[in-house]
Amino acid sequence: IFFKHRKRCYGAKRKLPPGQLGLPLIGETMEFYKAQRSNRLFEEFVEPRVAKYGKIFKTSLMGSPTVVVNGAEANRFILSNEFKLVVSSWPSSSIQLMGKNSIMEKQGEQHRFHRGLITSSLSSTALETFVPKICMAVQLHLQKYWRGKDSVRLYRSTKLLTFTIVFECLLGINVEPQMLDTFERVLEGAFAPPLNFPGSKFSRAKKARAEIVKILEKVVGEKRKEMENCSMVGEENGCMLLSRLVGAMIRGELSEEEVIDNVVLLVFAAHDTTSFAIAMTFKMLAQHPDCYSKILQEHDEVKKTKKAGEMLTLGDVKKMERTWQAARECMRLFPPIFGSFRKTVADIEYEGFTIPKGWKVLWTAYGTHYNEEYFKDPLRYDPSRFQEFVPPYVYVPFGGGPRTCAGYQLAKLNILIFLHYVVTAYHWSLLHPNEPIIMDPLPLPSMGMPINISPKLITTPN
Ligand code: HEM
Repeated sequence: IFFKHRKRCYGAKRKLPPGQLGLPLIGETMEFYKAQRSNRLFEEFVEPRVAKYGKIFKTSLMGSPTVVVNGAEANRFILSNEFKLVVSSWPSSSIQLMGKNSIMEKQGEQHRFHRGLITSSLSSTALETFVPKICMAVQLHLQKYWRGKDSVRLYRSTKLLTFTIVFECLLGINVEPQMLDTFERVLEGAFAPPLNFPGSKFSRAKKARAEIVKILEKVVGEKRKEMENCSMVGEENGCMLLSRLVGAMIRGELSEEEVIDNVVLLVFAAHDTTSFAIAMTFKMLAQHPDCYSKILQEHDEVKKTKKAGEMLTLGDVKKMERTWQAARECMRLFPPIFGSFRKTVADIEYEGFTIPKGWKVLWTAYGTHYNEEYFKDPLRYDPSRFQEFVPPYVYVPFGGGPRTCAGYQLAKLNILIFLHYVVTAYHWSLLHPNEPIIMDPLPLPSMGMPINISPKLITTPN
């Protein structure tokens, strides 16, 4: 194995990027995991290697020789060449648990088709209709889980809320009790070694996935019957995403497995990421009172224009520019997804180096977000930097190229609307201002971010 590995890595006459491949199979996986688990991937893994080898370096992770690239040009080169030079490459456990039939595993034409279905439910007309639905979901959530309480766990609370929003507002599926817990059990195994023995994280996650599939088979079956009985097939415009997916299934354009796997993938893609972004925005606002008071002013102005009980509109949300800058700055400093892996489908020549066919490539948001070249004083929280134009592929919490986040606009609405209702209705403060952020497997506040809350005296509730 050792000689085969050496031959694969050094055999041909080509200039590989500098760096260490480490031991066969293990490579530098331990160092990578250790840094990732303590949420110090940049400081402990990427940065020291960039200092030693430069912006492009090789390593070996989880049994695959890997090239880590940093910088806007590298992001553009890798992300925009999806399907031509690289394809997205997720760990085997993630694929088995999220489902091998979702958009995540589709290439070329098939990817375009799946993406078209998903984004048609997120068009600008669809967004108009989402706003009141999200407002309603947020208000119900606050009434049910915040009213009468002195403290809440903000991150836990937003997880449940974003989970409900993606199911009920985007897909049009009612959330049943326990569903969030079952989804959480699946996520726990998504980056664990794919070892399927009793008691392993992966086997627990597989069981949880089987439960979810069972629930979704029933939901899809019922939707199919309803659509066939009402001759709704082909008439899905204006409908929620589940109807579009099931419509495509009835026409034979998608299989039932593809419908279910896309639902599972969307729920995962949407809720942990958005809730982490919301939680970190609150944390930063607590630490930057000047910034918070400007944001409060923005929301009070929006609120003043509304009658009691009147919902926000897309136009109102568009006025929340400062709040969006504050949230973007949080996602620069604390990207909910630090980056992702690609796999080369051909030998690639880049910056005088060869990245051989079959190697992995890892792009990270840190590679630009924490770089002085793109963001002055990069570790300082300064939302005003987003008043200036940011060139493409510099700010990449939502990725880039053909696989740019399909739910970016929904995430934006979710973050801004939730902030609006909380800051206009509650005084709040962090209970543990120095609460550590851990990775499990995505970043999260270790205690669920408890906050003290007290209702504001409301004269004109909206
Ligand atoms: C703050 C919240 C979010 C962040 C930071 C985020 C981040 C990302 C990133 C970085 C990618 C690209 C991954 C890659 O290149 O391999 C991505 C893809 C994706 N995201 Fe999001 N996301 C968020 C919210 C959402 C929401 C709310 C949805 C669903 C409605 C969603 C659906 C998707 C989908 C379907 C893809 C795959 C796109 C494709 O393969 O073409 N995301 N997201």
